[in-house]
Amino acid sequence: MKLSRKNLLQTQSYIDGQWWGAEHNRKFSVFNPFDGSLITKVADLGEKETESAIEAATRAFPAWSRKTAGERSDILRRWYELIMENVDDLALILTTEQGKPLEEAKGEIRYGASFIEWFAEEGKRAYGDVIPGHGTDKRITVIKQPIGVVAAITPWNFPNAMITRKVAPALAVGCTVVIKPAQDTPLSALALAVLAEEAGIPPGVLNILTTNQAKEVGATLTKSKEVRKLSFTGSTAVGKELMRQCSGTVKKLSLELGGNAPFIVFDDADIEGAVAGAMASKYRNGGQTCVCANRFFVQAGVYDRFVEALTAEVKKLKPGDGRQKNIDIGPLINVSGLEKVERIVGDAVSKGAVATTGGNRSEAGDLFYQPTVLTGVDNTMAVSEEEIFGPVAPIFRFETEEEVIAMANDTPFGLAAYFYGRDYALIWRVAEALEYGMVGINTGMISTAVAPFGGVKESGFGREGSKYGLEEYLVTKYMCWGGVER
Ligand SMILES: NC(=O)c1ccc[n+]([C@@H]2O[C@H](COP(=O)([O-])OP(=O)(O)OC[C@H]3O[C@@H](n4cnc5c(N)ncnc54)[C@H](O)[C@@H]3O)[C@@H](O)[C@H]2O)c1
Ligand SMILES: O=C[C@H](O)CS(=O)(=O)O
Repeated sequence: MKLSRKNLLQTQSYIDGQWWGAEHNRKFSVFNPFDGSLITKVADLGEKETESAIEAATRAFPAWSRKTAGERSDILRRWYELIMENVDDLALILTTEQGKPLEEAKGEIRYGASFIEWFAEEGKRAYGDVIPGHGTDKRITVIKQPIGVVAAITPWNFPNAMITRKVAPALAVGCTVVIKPAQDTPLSALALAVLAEEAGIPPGVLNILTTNQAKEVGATLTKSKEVRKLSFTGSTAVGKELMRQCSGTVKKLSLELGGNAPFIVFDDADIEGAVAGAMASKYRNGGQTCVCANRFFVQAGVYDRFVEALTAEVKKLKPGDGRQKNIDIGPLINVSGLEKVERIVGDAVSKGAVATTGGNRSEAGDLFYQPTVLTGVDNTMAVSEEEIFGPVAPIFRFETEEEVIAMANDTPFGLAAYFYGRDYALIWRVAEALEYGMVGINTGMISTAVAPFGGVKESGFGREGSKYGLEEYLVTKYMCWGGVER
């Protein structure tokens, strides 16, 4: 890997301001999903090292939380600047371990940095209240305080931004953090730690545990009394398990879980705009995003036109090595991801669906699936229920507004939804009727640090980004002042 700054590629965990190897020098391999080549081996930490990381975060909390919001802001701002100065190296590390095209990786680095920029400022606005007393001798004041030691567990699909989206608000309000990144993509997390240390984030404030023992390390984090908050981003199944584990110590939780986003196109929609939005939403990161369109619903009057136009654009997508120029789509992250996509498409085709393009593994590499468009799909197929997490667009036909709202909401998930239409009354009715945490109206790209990202139902709870994201790392305390009267 040709980096301008070679020290950004680390292979040991970062605990208490030190680079830690694992007991018995245990390591696990990190591979490039494009060609299966070994990138490097990384420290494989376990329960003992996790306890050391929690102890370090606990020790660091008093001094870090005693700093003013302005002092923490200055350090976070410097971290933001260092990340922006090293976008190219950070993106190359990310693409090499995750597979997405370099331009997408650069976009993720900038997006991830924007959370640090945003919360460096927002941390200064953790306001409280003064409430008129309930008696002539009483006064009430409300303050916000950092909750304490935070554990964060993050996924492989956005190995930079899913970390900064949690760490930025946590550190801004004075919390300290222990992070367990995904075993497929630990290198991006470690590179962030290099720059955090350079920015002046003190030892113990930010700790990164690399491990191939997710269950064991997770269990150590969830059972710890010192860890007061768990912020998890990942699958709904794992989120439910972690929620169960955290009940033992009644931790505060944020769960950013799976999705099954509807993408609705009404007869009066701008079809060209809808196709552009569909391409951006569906095929970003090869379809491996929690908010990508998972089910397309197109009204009968424009169904054939939309299918033809989308198919034409999908056929232009060029799969390959994300490190090369002019590559539009990378590999799936691993064999299980590929086999899941293959199973879901096979189920649909076996029940009568037809691929207008794609529908098979790609010759671009062992983990590649062809960008695919499916028609003739219905709600008996897995494509209507499962998060595909791959470059596959099933397109359902509908007749009425009532029918499509019912279909769109017929899922346990509730993360993101999208629709294209022009009638302002319809837009209000549909936006209010969709049971999702986020709704894209005439756009397929909604993610930003200034808005509260998160879901409802089994897509989780809690919000990341915006002023709402700060609350996840704060506790509210009120003080009742008596004896005010002479
Ligand atoms: N809502 C969001 O913001 C968001 C963002 C990205 C991904 N996701 C979801 O994440 C999923 C894909 O990511 P993934 O495959 O990494 O998810 P995953 O749930 O398999 O893993 C997520 C993280 O949890 C860890 N983990 C797995 N099992 C664990 C256990 N028993 N105890 C403790 N930790 C455990 C993994 O090592 C990883 O770090 C998709 O469902 C996607 O929708 C959601
Ligand atoms: O996978 C879901 C992430 O949240 C991606 S993004 O926030 O939409 O970029």
